[in-house]
Amino acid sequence: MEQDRSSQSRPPHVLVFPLPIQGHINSMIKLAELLAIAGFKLTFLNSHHNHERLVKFNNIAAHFERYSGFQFKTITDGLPLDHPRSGNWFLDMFEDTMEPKMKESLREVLVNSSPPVDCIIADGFLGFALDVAKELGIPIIFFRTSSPCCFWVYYSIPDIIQAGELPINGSEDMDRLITTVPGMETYLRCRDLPTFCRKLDIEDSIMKLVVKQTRKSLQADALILNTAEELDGPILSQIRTKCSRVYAVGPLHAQLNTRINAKHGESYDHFSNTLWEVDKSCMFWLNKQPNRSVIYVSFGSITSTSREQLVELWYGLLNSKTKFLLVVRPNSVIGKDGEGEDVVMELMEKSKDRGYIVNWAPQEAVLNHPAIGGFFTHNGWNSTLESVVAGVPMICWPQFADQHVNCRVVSEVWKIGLDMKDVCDSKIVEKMVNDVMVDRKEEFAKSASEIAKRKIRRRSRWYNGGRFT
Ligand SMILES: O=c1ccn([C@@H]2O[C@H](COP(=O)(O)OP(=O)(O)O[C@H]3O[C@H](CO)[C@@H](O)[C@H](O)[C@H]3O)[C@@H](O)[C@H]2O)c(=O)[nH]1
Ligand SMILES: C[C@H]1CC[C@@H]2C(C(=O)O)=CO[C@@H](O)[C@@H]21
Repeated sequence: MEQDRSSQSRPPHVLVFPLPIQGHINSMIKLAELLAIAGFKLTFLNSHHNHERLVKFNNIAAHFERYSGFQFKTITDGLPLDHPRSGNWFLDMFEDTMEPKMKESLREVLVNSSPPVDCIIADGFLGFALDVAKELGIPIIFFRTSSPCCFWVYYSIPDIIQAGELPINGSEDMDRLITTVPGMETYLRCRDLPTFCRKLDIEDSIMKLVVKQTRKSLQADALILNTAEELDGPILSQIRTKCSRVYAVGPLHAQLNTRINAKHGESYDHFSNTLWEVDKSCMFWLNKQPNRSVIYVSFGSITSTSREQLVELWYGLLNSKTKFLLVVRPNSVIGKDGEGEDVVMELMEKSKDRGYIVNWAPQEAVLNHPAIGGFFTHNGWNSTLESVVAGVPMICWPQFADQHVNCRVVSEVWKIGLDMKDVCDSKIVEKMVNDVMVDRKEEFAKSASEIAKRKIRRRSRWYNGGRFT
């Protein structure tokens, strides 16, 4: 059933639909705001659960009322509202019960939309949006929020298997090069593949899901990625051998900041779009620290650590003698009966004069604070880009999904960080912190600032006064 989208005098209406988790909402809401600034009418389709949290922790009404055509709509994520939604819960979304509910709700929103939606920008992980768009005759663009390098690895997995380079034999050398991902032959090792590739079972359900969604991403009218040609040009060229309509539109947070600063000046209070309560007190603590003297430690919105891992990290940080700002999300330390929370209280007490611990930080502001000299990160793509743009070198401790590949690119291709993959040992943490913050400080600061300078295009080439170009 096609709606009337014939020649119109109204601004085009775009519906932006993210996978309902923080790392995906972050960049998609920024994309939505950029489109609103450019004059599009915007509907941001959030899950009921995340929208409640977005409203609770951010003044979204005040922020978005400046765009007359911006509206939020909410739909189910397929789970009951009181579901805890912790850890990898979002993978349940692709089980038989949740996906049909989301698909039906999306169809309902689109059918009832007035004015009609002219274009859908859906999360590339929500492949079912393509089926709905085709059924209703609406153009669709997929947006993959993770890195282009990982997108390319996911895409290549069937070829890696075909060439016999997967599965990885349990006892083999993890430093063996993978030679069947074009453009990455010289640096991609077994240990840099997404963790599900370590399983002996090449029929693994997560691997199959990721490959399926990735291949489907290229069937949309276009694919957009959160990067810049200057950062990921060689990999973008590889992806374009499979689909010519691939656009690099990022780093979106930098694009948005540039436009907002041009419009409102530097003093504008940026919208954080966070699903946790931000503890801004760490900014006052940072104000008291010397330039480039603090390492910021945070592992994004999904990763959990065991009590033992957190203690190893903490000893490494403490022994390095570098001051640290550590984020420990509520309920992110795995331990029996509140053990996790107890250990955080204990570490906080013991490291009062050396470190500062918060539940959730204003990360972009932190990374741009002059006191920050390094970022100990899990290499989620948003964190990686935020660090690149801020010119902050990284210590990379990836956990899953795109993070292992991102870590390899940061350390081996861009050379702006150290790779701590597969290890969590206080001595190694101490050595790496000392390398980045003291012994090789100037070398890393120089390479990070060079890449920061070349990555942001001042003017975006992909939209122009509300019209796609
Ligand atoms: O205290 C904190 C910690 C994080 N953040 C923000 O939260 C986002 C976290 O995103 P990301 O670094 O991408 O990590 P995840 O939350 O783990 O993101 C998921 O989604 C990403 C985008 O698809 C993937 O790259 C990751 O692997 C996946 O885990 C970033 O924008 C941070 O600025 C804060 O504002 N405060
Ligand atoms: C649904 C999760 C598995 C893969 C997705 C992803 C990616 O690399 O595309 C990154 O982390 C998660 O956000 C997504």
